[in-house]
Amino acid sequence: MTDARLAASLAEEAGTLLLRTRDAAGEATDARELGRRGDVESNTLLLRRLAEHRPGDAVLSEESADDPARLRAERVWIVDPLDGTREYGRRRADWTVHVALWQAGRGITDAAVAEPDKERVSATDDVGKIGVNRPREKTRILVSDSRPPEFAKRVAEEVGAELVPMGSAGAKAMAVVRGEADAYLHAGGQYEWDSAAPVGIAVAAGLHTSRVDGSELRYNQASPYLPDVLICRKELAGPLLRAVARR
Ligand SMILES: Nc1ncnc2c1ncn2[C@@H]1O[C@H](COP(=O)(O)O)[C@@H](OP(=O)(O)O)[C@H]1O
Ligand SMILES: [Mg+2]
Repeated sequence: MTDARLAASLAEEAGTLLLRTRDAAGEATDARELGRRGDVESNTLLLRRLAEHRPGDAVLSEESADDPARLRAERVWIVDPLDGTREYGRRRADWTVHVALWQAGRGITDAAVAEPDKERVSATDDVGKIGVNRPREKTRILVSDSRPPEFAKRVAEEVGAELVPMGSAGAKAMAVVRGEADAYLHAGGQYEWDSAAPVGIAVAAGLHTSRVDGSELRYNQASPYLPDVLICRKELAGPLLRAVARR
């Protein structure tokens, strides 16, 4: 199995497990407890499968202790077992599973994002290129539902866009990949696992991806803190980065 197919199959399997976990929990389980359960169960599954299928590779996961051996590894799987934990706990549909492979000297080479409530899995090897300008009255910029960047409103005004809040970095990025929105803008805090798989797929789809200062997103760094990201249609990158720089 190729690395991209493995990523897709693991993201899908973890997503199915998360749907079952939510069903089994029932309505009596509160949002925080359900989110905690989902994080743990999905992480356990992904680690077990990666150990089975790619025993020689390192793993960086939101839900596991960080092993510094990954800094010397050639291949590192960067996984977020449940992105949008808060939304999953609240029984919303905007949560995802992220599985990405980083390779030394190459960056994110293969990735998948599952959106289980939408029965969708997107991967680097099956994503269509975004080439057409979809007619839309107003440019649509997706931002965090709970922690939108403080400058988002001014940036949107400056480029004549509307802000649309949504949970989960993966859900927002895949909405841009599908052309349902034009940009995903985040700042103020995030980690490598939140953006690695979404960015891998966005690149495969021909979208712009960068930090909000325009610099390159770098993965498998000593500190996995990677606080901001911009994913957007290529022609919007210049105007958006300039608008952010003025804030
Ligand atoms: N200011 C911040 N600091 C740390 N993590 C943040 C953050 N803002 C967003 N994130 C993380 O980015 C992911 C997407 O966030 P959002 O839904 O707000 O867009 C979430 O991941 P998890 O759900 O995996 O924790 C969330 O925790
Ligand atoms: Mg996350």
